[in-house]
Amino acid sequence: MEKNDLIVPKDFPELKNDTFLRAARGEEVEHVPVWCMRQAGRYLPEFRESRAGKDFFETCRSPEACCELTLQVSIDLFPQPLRRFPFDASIIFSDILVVPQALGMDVQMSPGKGPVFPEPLKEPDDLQRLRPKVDVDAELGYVFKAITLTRHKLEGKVPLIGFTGAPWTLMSYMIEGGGSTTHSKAKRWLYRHPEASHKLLRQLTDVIVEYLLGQVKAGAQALQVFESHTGCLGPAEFKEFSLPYLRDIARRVKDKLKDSGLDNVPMIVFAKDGHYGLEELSQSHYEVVGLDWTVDPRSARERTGGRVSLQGNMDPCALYATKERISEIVKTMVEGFGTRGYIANLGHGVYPDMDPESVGAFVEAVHTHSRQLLNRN
Ligand SMILES: Cc1c2[nH]c(c1CCC(=O)O)Cc1[nH]c(c(CCC(=O)O)c1C)Cc1[nH]c(c(CCC(=O)O)c1C)Cc1[nH]c(c(CCC(=O)O)c1C)C2
Repeated sequence: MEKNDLIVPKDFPELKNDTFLRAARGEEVEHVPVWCMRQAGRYLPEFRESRAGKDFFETCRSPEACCELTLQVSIDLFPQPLRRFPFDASIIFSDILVVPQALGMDVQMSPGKGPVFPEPLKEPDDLQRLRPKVDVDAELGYVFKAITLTRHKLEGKVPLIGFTGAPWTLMSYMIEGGGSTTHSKAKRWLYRHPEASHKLLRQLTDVIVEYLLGQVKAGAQALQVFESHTGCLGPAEFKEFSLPYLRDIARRVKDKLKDSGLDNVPMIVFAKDGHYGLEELSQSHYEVVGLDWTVDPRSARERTGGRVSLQGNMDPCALYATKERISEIVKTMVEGFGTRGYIANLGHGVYPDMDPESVGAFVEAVHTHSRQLLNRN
């Protein structure tokens, strides 16, 4: 790709449904917008079919494949039943682990197992294996291309969200070598090698800032930062090893957008199981704080004091309930958060064994109950 492709104006189609963006900014809406993490995922038969037999990261590196996987759930470009749900936002198909790859690490997706790093970082000396300077356009230009293509193909029907993993979450994968329940190898670094840990976190932050900027230049209309591994940190470690980098990312992305004459885009921080850090997260330059299901909606509102919009947070397992029960749970959730400054979502991703019909029931219940509440006011 020509370098200039990344910065030319793109003449994107006009956005028709901006409910998600308005809710992110705390503005008035006609209904509460809804999208789901992992909404383009393995719970959909058409997704499994498109992905069948293909290498995961090869798919990520194909802008056309990413675009198709994103659109499958997002708009009625395909004949029924491929158009699934009236989501109010779309998230680009990719993965958080493309960033460690850009730093020079080998990452494979092992079917049924998840991501595997054949040579994880073991000791601080291993940091020398990472590229000291990453040319983000060269290493991750395929994601930018996918975003530009998808934004065009969405035809302005809903906004497109770009995303990244946060530094601590990526660091933990790079040291653990894959998924982990204790994250003890990565936490060992925090306690035994704090300086090397900060060095790595800073290095990741620098790449992430450029990566997010590139996504906005390519057409992303909002950004979500996934700090999926907050739950294994305590408040003190969170304040030292996660929060400063999350703040730095939002501040630098916003400053650089301004310097480049580009419009600000809403940024969402999702620190899973980070309920202990809610007050701080709501003062971290993000417009939206994403919540997992362990937080009570009313208490989240109180603790964030109207400073941010909130996103979340139905337990994904509630999708195993009947449609009627899903509707009741959604009603209670929407009443708890209120309709202003609220984006409905699950507290984590849709699981592969979930029934697409239940996801449809969730989306419908959000729209129906929020419209009723708004009409009553
Ligand atoms: C659909 C999918 C993805 N990644 C993986 C899959 C399943 C594998 C497949 O389809 O072959 C493997 C895949 N990628 C990852 C995992 C988790 C591994 C583990 O820790 O056990 C798996 C199975 C790592 C990953 N990847 C991601 C996160 C953050 C969110 C979260 O907390 O789950 C994390 C932690 C982000 C991610 N990953 C993905 C998206 C696409 C957009 C959407 O949400 O629809 C996004 C946003 C796409």
